[in-house]
Amino acid sequence: MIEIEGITKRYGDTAVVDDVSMAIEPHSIAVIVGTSGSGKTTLLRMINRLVEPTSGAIRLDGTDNRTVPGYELRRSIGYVIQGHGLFPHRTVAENIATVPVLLGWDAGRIATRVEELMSLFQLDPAEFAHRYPHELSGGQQQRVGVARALAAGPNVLLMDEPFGALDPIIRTKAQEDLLAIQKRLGTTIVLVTHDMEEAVHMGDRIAVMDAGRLLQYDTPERILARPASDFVETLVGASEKPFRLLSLGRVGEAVEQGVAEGEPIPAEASQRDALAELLWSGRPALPVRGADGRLIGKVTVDGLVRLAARPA
Ligand SMILES: Nc1ncnc2c1ncn2[C@@H]1O[C@H](COP(=O)(O)OP(=O)(O)OP(=O)(O)O)[C@@H](O)[C@H]1O
Repeated sequence: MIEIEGITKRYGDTAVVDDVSMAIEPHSIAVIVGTSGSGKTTLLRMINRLVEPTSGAIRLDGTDNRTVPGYELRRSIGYVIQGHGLFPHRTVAENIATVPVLLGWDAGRIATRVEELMSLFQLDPAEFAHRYPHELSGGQQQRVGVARALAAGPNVLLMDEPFGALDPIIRTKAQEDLLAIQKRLGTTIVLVTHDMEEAVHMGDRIAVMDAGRLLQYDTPERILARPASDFVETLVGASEKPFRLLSLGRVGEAVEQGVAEGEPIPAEASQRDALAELLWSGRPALPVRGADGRLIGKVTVDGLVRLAARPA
């Protein structure tokens, strides 16, 4: 559990983070969004004390983060930045081993952990362990950056625009991989992004910031359906709202009884993908296929349009 209580950071007369309070549940993902300069990075960096707050407190599982020396705190919290920040003169294996080495793990334990993480991130140790960062693609470098941050098994992972440098296809894959790994390891993640699509997709909760203040902190569904202000509404993209709502739901939750013609869509596909397919193919309904491969009903344009409508 991360409890942020009345945290403020001033530079001169300006409060760049202004009295922000929020709690992040264990094993969940909180995403911080907001316009450029709204204080997202500063807020994130006060959690691992790369930035010292002017006032307020942050507790990690009940412990005030000021009671632990900064360097120790940063070894216990994973941190990933845009462009990964890998050490260019260290191999992939050495990069991943950074924190375990600092913690004084023995060589055997480090080697086992590095191999385990490389496999988890789909980097064959035989092929990649001895390469240098410049011998990797951007997507591979990004995976090494996340693997390095997770090396000592931190409970908390801070991520600042972690996918910002990736092309859209690799970015989607990196998001899916991170979600799967987060589920498996149970890591609590705080992620800063400019991308509302990413926030809705990744976040259990979304924090919307403007000019240092936290305007709304809520589930993606509630941020979309009940924005707390005109600013939040603009930021979440008023014209995109219905599509973003649909992207949160699975086809399986929109199945109606009956049959339809054509190629079935899987129940685990997003409702947004189903609507896109319906509109593109010009059909009013598609058959839906369950996880076991059997047809379980149909999904219709009318049904999806009702789900995308503003809640009463
Ligand atoms: N060390 C510093 N000294 C003075 N002002 C600073 C310092 N660090 C950040 N700021 C200012 O604090 C404000 C918030 O910066 P921050 O990097 O937290 O914003 P952000 O929301 O992460 O922005 P972006 O999305 O552009 O990365 C900005 O106006 C920035 O210029």
